[in-house]
Amino acid sequence: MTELTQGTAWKTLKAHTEGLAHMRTLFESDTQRFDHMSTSACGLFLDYSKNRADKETMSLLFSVAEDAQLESKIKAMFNGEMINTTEKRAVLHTALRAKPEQEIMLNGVNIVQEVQETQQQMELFVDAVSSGNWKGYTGKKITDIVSIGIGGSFLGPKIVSQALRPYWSKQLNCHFVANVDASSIVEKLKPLNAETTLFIMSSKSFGTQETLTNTLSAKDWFIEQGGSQADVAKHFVAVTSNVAKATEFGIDADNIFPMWDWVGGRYSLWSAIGLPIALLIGMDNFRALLSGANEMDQHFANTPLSENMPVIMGLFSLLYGNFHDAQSHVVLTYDHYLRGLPAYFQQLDMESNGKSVTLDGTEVDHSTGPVIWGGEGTNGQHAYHQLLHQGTALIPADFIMPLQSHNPLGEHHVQLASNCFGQTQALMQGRSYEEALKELADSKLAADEKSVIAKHKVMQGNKPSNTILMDKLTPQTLGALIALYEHRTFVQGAIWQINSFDQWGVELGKTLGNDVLDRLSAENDATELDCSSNGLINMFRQKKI
Ligand SMILES: O=P(O)(O)OC[C@H]1O[C@H](O)[C@H](O)[C@@H](O)[C@@H]1O
Repeated sequence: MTELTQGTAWKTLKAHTEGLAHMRTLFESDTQRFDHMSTSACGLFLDYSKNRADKETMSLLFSVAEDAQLESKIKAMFNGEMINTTEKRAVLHTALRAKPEQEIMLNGVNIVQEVQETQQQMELFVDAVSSGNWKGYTGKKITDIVSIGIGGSFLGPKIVSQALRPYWSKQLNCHFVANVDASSIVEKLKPLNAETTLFIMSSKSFGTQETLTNTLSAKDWFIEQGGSQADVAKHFVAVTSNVAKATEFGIDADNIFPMWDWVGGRYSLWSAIGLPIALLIGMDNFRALLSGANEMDQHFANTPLSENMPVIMGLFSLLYGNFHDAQSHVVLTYDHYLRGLPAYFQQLDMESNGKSVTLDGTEVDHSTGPVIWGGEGTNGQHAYHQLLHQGTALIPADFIMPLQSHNPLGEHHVQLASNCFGQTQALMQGRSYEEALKELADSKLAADEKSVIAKHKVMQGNKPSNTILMDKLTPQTLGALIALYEHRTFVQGAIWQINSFDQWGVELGKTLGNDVLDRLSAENDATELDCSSNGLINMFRQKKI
């Protein structure tokens, strides 16, 4: 048994949740519930009234957080304590968006100064490329960026660039390559001209197989297209914490942007890993993104738990996972530009909180991170929302929508909003048997048929959702939104006492992948592994071209 599940607040919360009324009743008994259960911070508005909670639930949730010493854990992260205990690292992605005048000391060095220096290096580079002063090997301006990286060195830059499409400069286009499947890079390179293409190789470790292989293929393509070895320096830059390895690989030392081991891959878009974003939206907008995240950091670090947005959201996720057996959480973005955000939050949360032992190695006796998934509204309403409304699993939802569209066109935005709000309402209130029967009153069906159809139309309701609104999707509000989810992930990990900042499961995949790679190219058939793995390897060996 872990201490957490033995605590008084935890036990009381368990008993309390079992007796809580349906949300419909909670709304009927408190007509001001929306005012009581909503909050604003950093340009974001959170309506959390459509959750299975009353005042008592909230107070018990906050007690669970207090029992777990959440506030001191938040301080420990911001102060650079070594909270990633298994890798013996501080966790300081918050330093990447600190104000220049802030001072954060790590091992005797003010890391904010190093961050600022790298931002200046990024700025010079962004200016050179976007002004056309950075020339390709035939003297032409750069028109296309190909960003090569995977995991945190891919998804953040890609999703943020996609989200901030309205802010892109006209001069540049950007393409992302992650998968080692050759079809990805081959298709991306097909329409490009080597003379005007710049490659950014992003790898914190500079040791990730996919990224190294894709970069080598990009370099071969560049040479095949007419570039020379000497021209590589004009077309390849790298972002990495392993400068020595990058130089050894052939990247010009002047073209290497540093990052640090105190930034986890999935938290790295704020570093030079965000270079593709900065190139597309310009350095001022990139700094606005950082500033939005910094605002959320200040809110998270300095606001009492009961008004703290990431804390509230983290506690609800914990409530459903640990007390209502919810095994997944859906993120529904009612904004086309934010369509990639569910995948980004999926990486952030599942890689962070997909853990089953506490910091001291004790096996947890409760569920940890849920499956995070989702997509853009209204598309999902015509597909998987059916399961949200009438399936047997409880799936808490986050609805995210800007109040103003970047493309105000006719009735589109008002229709989008009506669908978003309508869904949260339907999930909350559901439809009773009596209501369904009443709806069928005028139909020509026989009474017994009406009764059967009514049963199919019943929706239990009481399905929880948060709604996050912002005036408009801007670099600033997007920065705050992503930082909100980063801290929401932290809150849960801190309460569960797990390490949200390592990823040993992913590491194992890499090691075994390399072992299989050796066997695929060995002289003899594989015989030493389990019969399934041997069989698959040998089938591939026979068919490969
Ligand atoms: O940036 P790299 O060192 O190439 O790592 C890329 C990715 O590798 C692994 O899959 C890690 O689990 C990710 O967190 C990381 O972002």
